[in-house]
Amino acid sequence: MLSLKIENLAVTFPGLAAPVLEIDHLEIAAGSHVALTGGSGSGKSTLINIVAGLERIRTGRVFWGEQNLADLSEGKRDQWRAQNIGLVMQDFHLFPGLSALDNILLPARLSRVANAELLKRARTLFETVGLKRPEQHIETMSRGEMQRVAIARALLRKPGVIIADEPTASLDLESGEAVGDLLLSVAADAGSTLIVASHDQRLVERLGRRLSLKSGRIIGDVPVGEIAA
Ligand SMILES: Nc1ncnc2c1ncn2[C@@H]1O[C@H](COP(=O)(O)OP(=O)(O)OP(=O)(O)O)[C@@H](O)[C@H]1O
Repeated sequence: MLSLKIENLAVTFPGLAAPVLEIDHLEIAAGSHVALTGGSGSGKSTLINIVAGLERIRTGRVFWGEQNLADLSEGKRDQWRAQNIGLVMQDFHLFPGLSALDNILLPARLSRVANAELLKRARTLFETVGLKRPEQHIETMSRGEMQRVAIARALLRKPGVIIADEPTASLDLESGEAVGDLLLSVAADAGSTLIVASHDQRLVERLGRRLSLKSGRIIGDVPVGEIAA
């Protein structure tokens, strides 16, 4: 479980006049559940890439606990992410040629922490996300099935932080609800800080706090219970 603190963050890309993301100050308490909402192009994925340490921070500071991500080299950031963050990206980042189960286990194997207990947990998560054929090659799976594999992989090591970008986007109503259940129950069980970018209103309403982005700026920050219907 880790808290997030962002100070004076500005993200710019070459050729653009204004930053695509500008956050002067943001804090997210350890163990809290936060929805990130906003229209297409508002900066949700950019913010996720920054807080997950996938994008280098050039202006500003981003702390997870005591760790300022800007202080880490790319290699150290990769190590730090593998240890602390369960990440579900929009395009999943799964590995063709491997089975679904091997995809779930791959990051743990690369970090040399895979053991019999994790293998058992991988199989259980595989079933919990509603999948049936662990040996199926990933490239033969449907988009919705791949999304569930990516979610199982992110939750395998009960990470201190879970970050998901549109985790229900490829799923039908029932599977989307099951994925929401799973994200919330693993987060509660492991005490993980949960950040979910989503257009899925039902999922957003299940999280404790809603941050709204527009043109790269936070324009709303409210506990979900206080949002007028
Ligand atoms: N590498 C890049 N170079 C230039 N512009 C970029 C780059 N990456 C993102 N942008 C721009 O930054 C803005 C924010 O993009 P981002 O992907 O964060 O939005 P989003 O809120 O996640 O959108 P969506 O809901 O459509 O996924 C967009 O205007 C996008 O075009």
